[in-house]
Amino acid sequence: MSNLCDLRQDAQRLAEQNTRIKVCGLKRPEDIEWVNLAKPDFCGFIVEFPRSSRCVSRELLAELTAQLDPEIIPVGVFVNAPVKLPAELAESGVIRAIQLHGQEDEEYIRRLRKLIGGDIPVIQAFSVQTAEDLQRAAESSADYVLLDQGSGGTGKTFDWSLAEGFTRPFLLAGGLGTDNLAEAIERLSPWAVDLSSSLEIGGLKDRDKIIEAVNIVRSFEQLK
Ligand SMILES: O=C(O)c1ccccc1NCC(=O)[C@H](O)[C@H](O)COP(=O)(O)O
Repeated sequence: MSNLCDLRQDAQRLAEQNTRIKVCGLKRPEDIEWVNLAKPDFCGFIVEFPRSSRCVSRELLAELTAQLDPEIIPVGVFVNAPVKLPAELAESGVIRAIQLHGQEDEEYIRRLRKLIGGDIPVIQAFSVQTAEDLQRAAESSADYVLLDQGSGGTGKTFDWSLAEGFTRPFLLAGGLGTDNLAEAIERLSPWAVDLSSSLEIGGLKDRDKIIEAVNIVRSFEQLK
């Protein structure tokens, strides 16, 4: 018969298994209002990368994250930015995790870690086209790796069979939406799922789509 200690361990194990959800590419005050309602685990902001339609300046980022529910972790997404940009934003508490979504290498991560210390998780994104991409992801010194289809925010899936059996905790991104979230979680058991494009209408985040996606992930947890 289970004692209290066993039950606590079971509860903790289940909590640890729950898939997290990140909603990425927020840029407007109403986006923040809606994620505060939906309560994903993480929110992503594309910082100082003007080639993205979801780009926010560091000033806007600070304004938006100041309004974010403190239970939601703000993640700064950077593409080959000077290392001091993510470091300063983390140091000032504007972001609480750093996602590297360009061609940042191990030397970049080493320099970043020297500036931020050990408390800020670093997520490194990989565009998955071949088994070699998975091998590079497996070897990354980042805290987490993010497996994506392309250069970020493409709205397209990659060949998931490549990630079957991938052993380290990873965020799954690329073309995830309300239609394929459950299948993705069942098939690949990602540490977290990451969505952006499918939660937009006409290039802008949609309240109901955000809420629906978070609810799917949460209700999926209850079914397990
Ligand atoms: O969204 C962008 O425009 C973007 C540009 C450059 C680097 C990263 C970018 N987005 C990152 C994300 O939104 C997510 O990590 C992920 O790529 C979302 O993919 P999808 O759901 O397919 O839009």
